[in-house]
Amino acid sequence: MLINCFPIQFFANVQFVLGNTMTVIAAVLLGPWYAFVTAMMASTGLMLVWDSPHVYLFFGLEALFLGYARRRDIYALYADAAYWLLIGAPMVYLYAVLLMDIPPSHLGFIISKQGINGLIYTSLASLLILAIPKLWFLKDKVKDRHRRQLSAQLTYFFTLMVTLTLLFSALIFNFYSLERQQVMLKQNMTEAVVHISTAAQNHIENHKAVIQNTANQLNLMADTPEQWQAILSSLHQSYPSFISMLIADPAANIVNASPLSRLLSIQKQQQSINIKDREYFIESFYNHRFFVSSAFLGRGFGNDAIIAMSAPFYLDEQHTKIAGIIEGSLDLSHFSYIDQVNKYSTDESVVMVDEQNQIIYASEKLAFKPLSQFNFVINKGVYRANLDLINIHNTTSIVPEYIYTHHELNNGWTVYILKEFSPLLKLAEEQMFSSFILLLISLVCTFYISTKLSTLLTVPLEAVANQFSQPDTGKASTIDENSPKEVFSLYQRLVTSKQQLVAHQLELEQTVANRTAELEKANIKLTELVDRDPLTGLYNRRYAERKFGELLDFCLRSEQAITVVLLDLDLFKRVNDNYGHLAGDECLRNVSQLMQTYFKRDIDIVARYGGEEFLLILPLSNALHIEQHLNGFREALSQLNITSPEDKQSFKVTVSIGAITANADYNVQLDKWIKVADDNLYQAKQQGRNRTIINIISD
Ligand SMILES: Nc1nc2c(ncn2[C@@H]2O[C@H](COP(=O)(O)OP(=O)(O)OP(=O)(O)O)[C@@H](O)[C@H]2O)c(=O)[nH]1
Repeated sequence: MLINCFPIQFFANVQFVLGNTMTVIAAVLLGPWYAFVTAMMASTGLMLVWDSPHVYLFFGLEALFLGYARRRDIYALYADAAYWLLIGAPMVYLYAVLLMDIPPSHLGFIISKQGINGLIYTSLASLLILAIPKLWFLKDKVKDRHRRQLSAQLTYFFTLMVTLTLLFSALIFNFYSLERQQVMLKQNMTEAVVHISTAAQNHIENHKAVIQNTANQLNLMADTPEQWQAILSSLHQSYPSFISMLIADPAANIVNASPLSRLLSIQKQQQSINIKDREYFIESFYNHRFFVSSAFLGRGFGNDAIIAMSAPFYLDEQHTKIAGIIEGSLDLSHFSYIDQVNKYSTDESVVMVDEQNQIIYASEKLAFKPLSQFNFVINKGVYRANLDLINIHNTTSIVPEYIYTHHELNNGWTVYILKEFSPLLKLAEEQMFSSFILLLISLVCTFYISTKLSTLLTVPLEAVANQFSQPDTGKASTIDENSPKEVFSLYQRLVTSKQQLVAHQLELEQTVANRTAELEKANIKLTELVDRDPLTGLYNRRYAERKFGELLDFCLRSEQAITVVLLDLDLFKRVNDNYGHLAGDECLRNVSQLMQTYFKRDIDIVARYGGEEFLLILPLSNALHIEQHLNGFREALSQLNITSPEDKQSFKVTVSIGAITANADYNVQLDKWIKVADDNLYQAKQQGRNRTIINIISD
């Protein structure tokens, strides 16, 4: 707001308002309501200058319009141009016509001035936003909804540049050219007023001298009224600017006059004309001095606007005996000849007033009555110029009617030269209009050039993008060799990168495949390890329990029997005690190997149940042969020579076996089966070990 209190003024109220630039920045970066608040503050500064609260409406609306347009991703300059075209201009028009009483001829200027102002501060704000990246941190408040095309961005940037450059240069050029014209105008008018004043003054002085000289002549050489008449008549012929001349005797009776015919016709009717009450008679006759009256309407000899010049003349050389007075009535309308010499400009008028501000002469077109008062008001309205502006017809109007200059004569009279204001405004308007046209043409060119420019860049880029978005067909490059160097270099670098990437990818795929295979192997191994007993390599108890369910299901479907066997090495403690733990371990391994050769069907599960105890789950068991098979194993084991790894001593072990053979539907829980097998094992141990006890449960 503070900034806005000091608007930079161009000719005739063209104001460049920095506050409005801030408003546009707020609209673009922060949105409509921030912009509205900024506009309110900025308008307060403007209002002090314009003295009109309506600026709140204009600029508040403009701020909201720009803010909402920004939310729709419309560039500020385009939005502002649209605002002034659709809302601003009609609003200023109505405001000017309804509230400011501005004549229609001035509206073009006022409206285009506002539009130009709008475009300038919007362009300036947009460029500031582009140029000061620090402002972008505010940008989060209003996000771009869509990505903009490069051509649109380029066009906008160029448009901003062109608008700002052109408008600024046009305004500055117009400003200086108008300033210069004003200086010249002022100079011309000053010269003219001095010229006219000098001419008028000379005219009066000449005629004053004529009266004075004639009075002297009458003193010296004329004694009779006849002689007076002759002098008067010849004098009048030489100085026709006197509308009439007369000589009055000491009794104030007119004795001579020119034109004589008038005197004679008056005398016929009235006998004589007495002028003792006339100021010029009193001043010259009684006060013995040369006298020039104020302007007045004549009487007696006519009623023209005149000034009377009078001087006394005497009968004797000592000037003791007064013979009468001589008077000449200077016709004020004769000043028009002075005006006529000033006819170099048709829109110029002259007004000459006396010391009482009565119009002595006014150019015809002003239509002033002679001797009426010259009233005028100095215009301090909305138009600012380096010239003095006045209104004389419509004194309340804010629109100035005339540019004026004046000069005071020695006798207290003043000459005014008035020049119509509207041609000057018209000139400013024409200059502004031509700036507009120039702007329009430049914008069309800008659109064309920026589209071409962006095509130069976007087409090769698009081609590069296409090249890389399609699957590699192994075909040669389709990029135009004439594309810009940077784009072609980008393309080449991308091709190299892509090749490197593909090679790297293949290498990576191979590595991944190898690693996956290794991992799979390790995984299998791990799974095995999890399920295997590390000492014997047999499945462990957990695996057997887990697998039991699957085997049970399988046998249930085929209604087959399952045998669950528990085997416990006999007196194993002694093995450890006699041959050592390593021998015990070796024994366990040998028993396991033998078990695996005896129970080798894929479907059989041979597991170490714990310590020197083993578990067999044998599905699809033949109840008739199972006991025999178990005993076969038991006997084979009892024959097996086991060698202690330490001292190489050989020894043998036996095994006790408890088992159960039953149909799969016997029980779903392995514990139940094991319980029976364990009981049988217990029995086998009880009965002296190295034997098999089996329960065959049939339906
Ligand atoms: N070397 C070795 N010994 C084990 C292992 N697991 C268990 N043992 C031993 O096996 C022996 C089992 O002894 P007991 O439970 O008393 O049974 P036993 O000596 O076999 O007697 P019965 O079962 O009654 O015939 C204990 O001494 C355990 O230390 C093993 O992995 N390695």
